[in-house]
Amino acid sequence: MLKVNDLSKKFREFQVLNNINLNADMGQIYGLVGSNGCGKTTLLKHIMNIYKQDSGYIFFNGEAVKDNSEIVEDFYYVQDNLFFPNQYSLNKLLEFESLIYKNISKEKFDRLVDFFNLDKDKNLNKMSKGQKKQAAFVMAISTQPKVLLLDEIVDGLDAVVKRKFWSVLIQEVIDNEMVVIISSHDLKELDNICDKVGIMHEGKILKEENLEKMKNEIKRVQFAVEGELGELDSNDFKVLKLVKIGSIYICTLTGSIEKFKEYMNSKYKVIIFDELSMSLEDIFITELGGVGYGTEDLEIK
Ligand SMILES: Nc1ncnc2c1ncn2[C@@H]1O[C@H](COP(=O)(O)OP(=O)(O)OP(=O)(O)O)[C@@H](O)[C@H]1O
Repeated sequence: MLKVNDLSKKFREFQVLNNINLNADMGQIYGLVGSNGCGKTTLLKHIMNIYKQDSGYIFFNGEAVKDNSEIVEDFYYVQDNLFFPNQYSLNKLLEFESLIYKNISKEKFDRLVDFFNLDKDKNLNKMSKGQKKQAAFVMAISTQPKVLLLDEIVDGLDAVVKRKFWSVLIQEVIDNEMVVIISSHDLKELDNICDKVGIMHEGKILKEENLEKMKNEIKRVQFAVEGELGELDSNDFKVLKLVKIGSIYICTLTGSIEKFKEYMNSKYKVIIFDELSMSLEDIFITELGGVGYGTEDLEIK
């Protein structure tokens, strides 16, 4: 298990990470999502021991990374801004990484190079952005890490390649029980692939939860009633957001939908009442709206 405990970091006077707690299990794909500049990349770099925290701990299977930096030899980090040494091809990179990663699989490397249709002799710096991402991903998977950190990995990839990425990743997680943390703004992609999600804002994790559980906690209904709608107030539910589009209200709430429906029926003549499904994107906007981020522009008055 990968555990981040009360991790804090300042860059000069700027508090970039503020008491971060993160828990990702083996065999789990964890989506790290958040507003621009909230500290996702900085957090990943702390997990890799590239940055030193001011306070707090990172544990892998109970052992503190700070006390034994060899632990990160089993971690692999694919950066958002990929940089390869001059004149390096995938083959040359494999040679280099073989010196560092003792579990590297040449057989897996060859299989994935074929699967992604990559030229392993081509200069990596002359590859397209999407090809570089694929090359970096192939390398990462071939090293068979215990912790795999992917920063904006599907950014710039076409839909077919994205599907290929996910199928390889899921198979690897099943076969090798590793921890995967994916930082991304592509919430639609993460919605399909993640078991657990951490939502970050301004250096803090606002919420961390199993994605299915998160979806069960925040609900959305659309309804229409005869006459004017008054205050929606009850101990059985809490309205997080209420938006009116024409005569239809869209209500985001926590608590019991059944009780909400009962409440509405007791107070109003309800014409329409439907439960809507919540996507990760809906949850993200609701959570960040709760801390006042960008709500002004998103409200439909
Ligand atoms: N080495 C550094 N020195 C000073 N400030 C930094 C440094 N690295 C990052 N920052 C600042 O820390 C904050 C978090 O940056 P980070 O790259 O971790 O955010 P992010 O969540 O990955 O952002 P995005 O989603 O936009 O890529 C930003 O305000 C950034 O300017």
